[in-house]
Amino acid sequence: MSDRNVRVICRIRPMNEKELKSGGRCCVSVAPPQTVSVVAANERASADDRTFIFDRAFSENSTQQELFEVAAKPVVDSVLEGFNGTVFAYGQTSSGKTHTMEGVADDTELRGIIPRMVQHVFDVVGAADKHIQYTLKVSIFEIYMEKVRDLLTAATSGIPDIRISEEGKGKGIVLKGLSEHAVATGEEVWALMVRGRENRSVAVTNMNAHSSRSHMLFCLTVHKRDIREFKSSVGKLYLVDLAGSERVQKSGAEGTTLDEAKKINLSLLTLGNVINALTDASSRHVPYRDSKLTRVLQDSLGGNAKTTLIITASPSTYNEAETLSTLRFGQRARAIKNDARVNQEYTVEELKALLAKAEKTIARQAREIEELERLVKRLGGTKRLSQVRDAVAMATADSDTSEDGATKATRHAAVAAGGGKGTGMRWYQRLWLCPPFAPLSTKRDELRVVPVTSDASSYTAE
Ligand SMILES: Nc1ncnc2c1ncn2[C@@H]1O[C@H](COP(=O)(O)OP(=O)(O)OP(=O)(O)O)[C@@H](O)[C@H]1O
Repeated sequence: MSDRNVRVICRIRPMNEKELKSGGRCCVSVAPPQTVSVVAANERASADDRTFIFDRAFSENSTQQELFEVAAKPVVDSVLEGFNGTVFAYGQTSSGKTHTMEGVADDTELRGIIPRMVQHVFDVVGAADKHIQYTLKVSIFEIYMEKVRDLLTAATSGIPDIRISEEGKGKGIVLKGLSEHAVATGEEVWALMVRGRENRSVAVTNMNAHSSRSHMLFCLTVHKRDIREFKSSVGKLYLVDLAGSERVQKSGAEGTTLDEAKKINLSLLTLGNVINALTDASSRHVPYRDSKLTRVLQDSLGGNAKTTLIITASPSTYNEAETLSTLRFGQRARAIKNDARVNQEYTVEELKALLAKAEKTIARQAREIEELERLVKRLGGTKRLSQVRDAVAMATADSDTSEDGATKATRHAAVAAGGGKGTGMRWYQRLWLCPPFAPLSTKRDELRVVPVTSDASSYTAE
């Protein structure tokens, strides 16, 4: 699977009490590392459309740490290097999305992806070289009843709906008015998580005593500055716990909960339509704008981001239809292609410093070129020396400043004069040792080549 594709990871949870009580039996089998099959209820059903291949498949015995290592850590590492990244969990209500994303905060074994990610980020930041500086900011918001609500502002009621806009072509989606909170420790992030969760919309349904009625999005922005190289990048990580898809009748939803369920199902339906459009070559329009959820996730689906989708499902016959629908959704999403790139950015100071550095390099190279041209003039005329002139031109044209100009000119000259790739020569020194330089005898004209090493980087100007 290409690095450009959305990675899809499937996690099947253990049977719960309700499923056991209802007489449901296990109908899902996981064949690690990649295959999940749903055993057909009757023999006439084809096994083909019930077998699914994902980037990884985890059974009910999987641990939170395994999930983090495979599903989230590679994405988090990319964000620390300046990429955008998204990890999101999708599945029917009570299938284990919140368990996977958040888990049990104060239990080291049961902690989910978000607390592990926080720990990992601060481990990396703490171990970084002195010339690398990180600034981390956190935002937490939910999409509830097609409204984007900041979960970290003091009062969540009465605050204006956050506006979603696009900052020009290719610049990504921006949430206008969303609060950002600078964080320096894992504890600070955790305190924000607790605050965000307290403000999230949840309700009791037949299927789950703490069912999430909104899509919750945790956003970590990482500014990385390399003060030695004058390089900066900004990576954005979205961790998304989607509200569960559910059949209204089965969940017993009514009143507000019914309205919520309709809106949840609408946005998940749009998510499915977006995925279908992105994976259907004949489709010309991707309906990102049909829901707030798909609009916010626009960069993560078919855009500039590295994305992992975790699909969670029940193993019970009681939820067989929902499980099949989730697995099909995941299968389809696996074909989405993204185009992730590092988001480089420069401050005015960094641009000024880069300019000063470039001007210095240009001045030094101009001096070196003058010197080499003087040398060529003094040697002038022979066939070999015209090759030396070409070499000077090559060195001048080469804009790579990573190698010292004189070394590079010398190396090109050495190659032109017959040293060839993989041969070092102390030609500079030998020329100066042969005064006067012109006229050189035929023998002397053939600059002598002294093999040093096959490593081109060890050519020296002496
Ligand atoms: N892999 C798992 N191992 C053990 N327990 C799990 C697992 N997945 C889910 N559970 C348990 O199942 C219950 C429901 O899970 P969870 O709340 O994560 O579902 P959900 O998909 O987030 O539901 P909703 O969409 O309604 O919010 C929880 O009590 C959770 O601890």
